[in-house]
Amino acid sequence: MANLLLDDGTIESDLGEIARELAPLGIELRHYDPGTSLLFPNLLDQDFLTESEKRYCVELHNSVFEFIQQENGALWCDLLNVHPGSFNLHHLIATYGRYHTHPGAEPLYVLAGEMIYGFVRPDGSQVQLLVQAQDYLYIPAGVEHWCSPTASLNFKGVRYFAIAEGWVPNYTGTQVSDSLNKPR
Ligand SMILES: CSCCC(=O)C(=O)O
Repeated sequence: MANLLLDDGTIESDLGEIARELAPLGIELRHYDPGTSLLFPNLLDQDFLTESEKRYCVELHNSVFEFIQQENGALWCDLLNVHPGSFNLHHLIATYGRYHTHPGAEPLYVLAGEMIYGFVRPDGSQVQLLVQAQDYLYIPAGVEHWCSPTASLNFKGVRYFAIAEGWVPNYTGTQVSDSLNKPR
C-alpha cells in the first residue's frame, strides 16, 4: 500500500487522503487486488525475466486490466523489471531521478516491489509517494515528477503508453528538495 511523505514530515498512508493530497495535480492513485499475481507467482519472485516471460505477464495482466488500457487509450504496454542485477540500473537511477515531464500521461500498475515518486505541489512544496504492489498510479501529461527504486532495488510494473515513442522525458531542471530528509 502507498505512503505519502509531506514536506513537514507528515506521513499519510490512507489511500483516500493521499488521493486528496495529489488531486490538485491531476494525479490518481488506486489499489486493485484482482489476484493477477496468483497467475504468475513464480515469475514475480524471480529477479531476471526473459522477454517472453515479460510478455506472458503483461498479456495475462491485460486480460484482467483491459479497462486500464481503454481508460488511457493505451497503444502498447511493457513490463519494467528492476532488480539488483539490472544492466541499466545506474543509468535508470540517474535519469528517472531528475525532475521531468512527459508529453503523454504516465499510467502504471505495480505488480511487485516498490518505487518512490517525487512531485511538486501547486504551492511549490515537494512530496514523495511510495507505491507498492497492486497500486495503480496515473500521472497526467506535463506533470513534473521524478522516480527512483528503493534500496530493495526491486520493482515490476506494467507501463501503459498512449504514444508510440512511450514516455519521452523533458527535463525541467527543478532540483529535488532534500528538506524531506533533514533531521527535525
Ligand atoms: C516506474 S517507471 C517511471 C519512470 C519515468 O518516469 C520515466 O520513464 O520517465
